[in-house]
Amino acid sequence: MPQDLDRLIAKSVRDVPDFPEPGVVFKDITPLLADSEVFGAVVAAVADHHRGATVDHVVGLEARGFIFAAPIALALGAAFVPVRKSGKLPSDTLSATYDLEYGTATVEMHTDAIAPGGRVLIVDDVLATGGTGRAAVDLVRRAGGTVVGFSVLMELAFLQGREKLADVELHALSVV
Ligand SMILES: O=P(O)(O)OC[C@H]1O[C@H](OP(=O)(O)OP(=O)(O)O)[C@H](O)[C@@H]1O
Ligand SMILES: Nc1ncnc2[nH]cnc12
Repeated sequence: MPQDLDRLIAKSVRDVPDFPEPGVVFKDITPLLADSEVFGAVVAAVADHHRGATVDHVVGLEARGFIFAAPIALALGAAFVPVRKSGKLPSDTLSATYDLEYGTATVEMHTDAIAPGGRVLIVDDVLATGGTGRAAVDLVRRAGGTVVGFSVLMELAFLQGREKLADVELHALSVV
């Protein structure tokens, strides 16, 4: 079944060359989101992978990570926590600045978002250079949480993001 899902994901994610800048091949997930069977299978596969572990919080990374993280949180009976681009969260925040495949960004999380010792699964759509993921892991740890896993729909292996996350259990449904 995982191999079938890998094939379905490959078929339903569209490559868009030179977006958002020349030289980047952008992985467009919108066709996958439009197919409720594949979208549902992705959510179920990530939730099933982590069902044995106690997950208290599922952290989603703005914006595309939210789309997957929220239903996965519901499926696991866990609290959904948003990590947002800077200036969007209204209360006290922790922040981290990082590089990604096409630029730099700052992300934030509410300081009180994670219960003390809370067990956290981080979810995003694409792992590219690993900058976003590294920032999210560091935010969760600074907030007092334990990262029990990091799940992505798709890992772009040639960008070696996995190397930045060597201290985390990384789970990719599809590797290209
Ligand atoms: O591994 P990295 O090199 O850090 O890249 C991966 C990140 O890049 C994309 O987000 P983006 O910042 O483009 O934001 P979006 O989800 O709002 O489109 C993607 O959704 C990941 O979060
Ligand atoms: N090539 C890519 N496609 C989609 N999202 C990305 N985030 C970083 N690099 C990306």
